Amino acid sequence: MTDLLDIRGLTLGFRGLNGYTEVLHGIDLSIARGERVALVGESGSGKSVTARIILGLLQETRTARVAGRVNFDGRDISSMRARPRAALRGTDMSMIFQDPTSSLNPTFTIGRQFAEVMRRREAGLSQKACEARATAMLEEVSIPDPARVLSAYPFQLSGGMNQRVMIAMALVNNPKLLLADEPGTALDVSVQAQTLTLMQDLVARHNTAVLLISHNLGVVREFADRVYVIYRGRIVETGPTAAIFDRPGHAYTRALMAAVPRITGAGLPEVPEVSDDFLAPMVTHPEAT
Ligand SMILES: Nc1ncnc2c1ncn2[C@@H]1O[C@H](COP(=O)(O)OP(=O)(O)OP(=O)(O)O)[C@@H](O)[C@H]1O
Repeated sequence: MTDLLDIRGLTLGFRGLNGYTEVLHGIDLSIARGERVALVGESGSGKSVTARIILGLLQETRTARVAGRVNFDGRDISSMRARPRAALRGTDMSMIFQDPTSSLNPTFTIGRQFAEVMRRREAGLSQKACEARATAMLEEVSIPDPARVLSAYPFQLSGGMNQRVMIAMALVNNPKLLLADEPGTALDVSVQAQTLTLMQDLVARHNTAVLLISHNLGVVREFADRVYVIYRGRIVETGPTAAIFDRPGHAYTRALMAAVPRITGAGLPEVPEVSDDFLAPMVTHPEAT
């Protein structure tokens, strides 16, 4: 079966006052159906822009140059027109952000926001059907009183609760692919851990493929089947999670691992000292059989 997502030669550059700056230099990345893949690298390496291109939020403009091919669910979405491309967002692919407040609308109740998301998939869905499905989904993310939450505004809920709501909303249309950009890191460490456990349960139950974007190697090891390590807009190493962690082959991966603070040390920078070795050719580990 073909991969759910298949990216070939993805290049991104920005034209600015100081000329053209390329930030992605030909990325290849694929995700099978139901597979959990992590894209890991330090700040500024190109993780978020890759996710934005997959979602169709970053496209060719006067200042941005995007080249390469993005295939999703058997279709070349890089050449798709804006409207059908936008229709994929929130339906077949959805996103969980670092901070729930950036994706929930403060002026609408949670119930109304659920209905809007569900009607992207099925325009004529009745109020009653929306409520029933939203309630079931909130129960799945262990929200004890779904009726109260549906009638609440985001500011009336705790950060952790909003995070659960955001996950429920991202999965309510049963997307084939979930993009998760450092989920929960804007909140405290315990919420972050809960978020990952919750996400792990849900995607396993619904067979949702995930691209997890993170600079936290502990999280990646816990969550992903396969890993891509990105450094300055290039994939430097890829392979099954166990192989990457047991036998890191690229100097940058090794440095990234060495930079992880021992024991807990959360919050410390995980940025390795720069070395010329980081420009060494990509290392590919064979797939586990
Ligand atoms: N609109 C833009 N114009 C110019 N440069 C941009 C733009 N958006 C992103 N970049 C550059 O692209 C590079 C990759 O950025 P990106 O946000 O993808 O990094 P990241 O790996 O997600 O980092 P972080 O972990 O901090 O989110 C950075 O050097 C950034 O400055």
